[in-house]
Amino acid sequence: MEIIKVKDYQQMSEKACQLLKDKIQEREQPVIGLATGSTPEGLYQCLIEKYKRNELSFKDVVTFNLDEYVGLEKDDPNSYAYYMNEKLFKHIDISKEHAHLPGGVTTDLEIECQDYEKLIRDAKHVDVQLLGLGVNGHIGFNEPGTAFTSRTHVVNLDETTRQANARFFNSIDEVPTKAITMGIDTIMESKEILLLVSGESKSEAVARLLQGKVSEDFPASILQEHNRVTILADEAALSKV
Ligand SMILES: O=P(O)(O)OC[C@H]1O[C@](O)(CO)[C@@H](O)[C@@H]1O
Repeated sequence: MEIIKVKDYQQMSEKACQLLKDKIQEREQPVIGLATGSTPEGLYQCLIEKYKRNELSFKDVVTFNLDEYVGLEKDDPNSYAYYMNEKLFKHIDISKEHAHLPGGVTTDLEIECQDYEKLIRDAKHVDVQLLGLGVNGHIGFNEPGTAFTSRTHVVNLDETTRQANARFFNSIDEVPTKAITMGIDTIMESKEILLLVSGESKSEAVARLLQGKVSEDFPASILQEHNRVTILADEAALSKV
């Protein structure tokens, strides 16, 4: 694993933006895995600015998001589809057909999971997968205890995850109890992984990711076994390493 230490959130976002821009421009049809949450917001803002300055085009980029809440329509302001549209897609030249998220509202979630896997396979897998880190070690919505062999599946969200994400909703009761997420094995198939971490609240999780044993009790620990992972973290996040 390569660890890049930066000063703060701003620097993390700018560095991630530069790295991702280079990866996009190296390839003819880049396949990029995207994440939601607070962590990548600064990165998305920077990518938009690069697009507006004509330094970067997303015309040939294909994206796959990690996850989506079950039960939220695409136009629900708390859905990840809405988040992606507001924070990135509507500001850049990506084609709608190229920007994929699992569908959280569908008659058959199992089929949705299988279809999502097929889409990723047909795209010849993700070139660079962006990841955030949950305080409990989740990646995507793969909570502690998720099998390392898991593919895209439906999960029951941990109470800690629902509480951490309640800040985006009017009340905790509105936070969905289920989500659909790429599995750990699906994530591990990405050719490269870029994990972003910022802030003191993630410091325990980063220390465990880097120094703990590889265990399904802490999903992110599996990244120790991927041969191309970059961890881009700020000083606060690395304060316990
Ligand atoms: O970036 P945040 O908001 O700290 O979230 C960390 C992780 O938790 C999630 O938001 C899921 O709860 C992921 O999408 C994200 O990578």
